[in-house]
Parts: sequence; structure tokens; C-alpha cells
Amino acid sequence: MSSPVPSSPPPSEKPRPPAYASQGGAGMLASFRHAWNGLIHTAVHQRNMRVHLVSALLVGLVGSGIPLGLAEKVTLIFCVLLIFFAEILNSALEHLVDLATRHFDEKARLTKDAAAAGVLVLAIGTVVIFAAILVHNWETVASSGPQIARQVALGLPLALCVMVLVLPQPRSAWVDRLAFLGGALLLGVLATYTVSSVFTAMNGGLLVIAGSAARQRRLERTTPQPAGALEG
Ligand SMILES: Nc1ncnc2c1ncn2[C@@H]1O[C@H](COP(=O)(O)OP(=O)(O)OP(=O)(O)O)[C@@H](O)[C@H]1O
Repeated sequence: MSSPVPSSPPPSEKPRPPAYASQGGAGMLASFRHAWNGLIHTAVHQRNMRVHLVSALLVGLVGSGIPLGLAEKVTLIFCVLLIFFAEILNSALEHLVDLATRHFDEKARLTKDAAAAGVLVLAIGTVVIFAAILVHNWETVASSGPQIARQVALGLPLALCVMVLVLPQPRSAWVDRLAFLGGALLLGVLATYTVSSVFTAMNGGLLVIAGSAARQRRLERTTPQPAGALEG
């Protein structure tokens, strides 16, 4: 009589890793915090997201300096939001692919390339739409010399402040504080002349994102981070 051969347990009985414990609680506020963390992580670790942030600010400066129609404003803001959405999704897919494999894999390459292509298509489309809106409003643009000069004089230093905040190079906390306060001051002055409070509010939001990204980058340098958190 043969002794029973020990067999491996069916898949349902295999020991499973401990269940993932929710980090940071549940509820609306926690959901918002998780989403905000995702946005800031993308701004800190994705070079293209930093480019989108500064480009969006320049779009906001044009929109708050030159009077545009409602449809044109909505189109520009929607384009900016779509690019941000695509870049954040691209970043999520990159993380997911890296979680699945750290080796060269043709499917991994195709997934990452397709996600990046989605961002590229939107970015090219936005540049074309932006140019078309400016050409369509050329008479207004041509007669807005003083407004354009003011937007350039105050807006370029503001863009510089945002650029400093999102730069990955290590620097003193004072540089970030000065850049944020300088940016807020310039935005405040620009707000008094704005022709579109929506674009001014958008630029305010972009400054807050840049400031939060600078703060998060400093935190990541000074406090130990969970494995994988610092990867792009
Ligand atoms: N596991 C992999 N197997 C095969 N190719 C890969 C793999 N990981 C990345 N690649 C290739 O390298 C490219 C860059 O991937 P990476 O993960 O470095 O993203 P990234 O530098 O953040 O990309 P981007 O900033 O351009 O969105 C991908 O688009 C893909 O072509």
C-alpha cells in the first residue's frame, strides 16, 4: 500500500501576504489628501510635469492679460487640465509597469511608450489650439501693447519663481521661501490688472502646486522614504 503523496495546497489555501492596511485613514478628506499627494509626487519626480507647470503658467499669463471669449478661455483651461491629467496617468502607468517588471520587456516598453504618446498628442494639440486662438484674436493682441508689456514685466519673474520652486537641484529652504513669496507678490500685483479671474486663480493654483512640490522635495531629502517612493 503506497503512502499518500503530500500535495501542495490549492491556490485558495496558499498563504497570502498580509492585507494592505489603509494609510492615512478613509473618508473624503483622506481621499483628497491621497489625490493631492499623487499630484505633488508627479510634480516632484516627473520632468515633463515640471515643464507642463511652467507652460500652463505662461498660458495663464496670456489668458489673464488679453481679453478672450468664453469659449476660448474654456478651451485653453480644458487643454491645460487634460495635459495634467494625461501626465499624471502616464506617471501612474509607469509605476504600474515598474511594479510588474524591472527587466526589459516588450509589453512594458509598448505600455510606457503608448502612455507617453498620449501626453505628446495632447501637448501638440494644445500648442496648435493656443496658436490658433492668438491668430484669431490678432487684432486684440496687436492693440494690447501696454497690457502685454506689463504681463511680460511681471509674468516672466513669476514664471522664474515657479521654475526655481520645481527645479530638482538641492538648495537652501530660504531660496524656496523667497521664490514662493516673490511669486505670490507678483501674482497679487498681476491680479489687480487681470481681465480674467479664472486664469489668475489657475496661476495661483500652479504656484501653490510648485511651492508644495518644493516642500515635498526637501522633505524627501531629509526624511527616510518608503522603498520605491523616490523613483520617477
Ligand atoms: N521594463 C521596460 N522594458 C522595456 N522598455 C522599457 C522598460 N521601462 C522603460 N522602457 C522604455 O524606456 C522609456 C522610458 O521609460 P522610463 O521608465 O525611464 O520613463 P521616463 O523616463 O519617466 O519616461 P518619460 O519621462 O519619457 O515619460 C519607455 O518609454 C520605454 O520605451
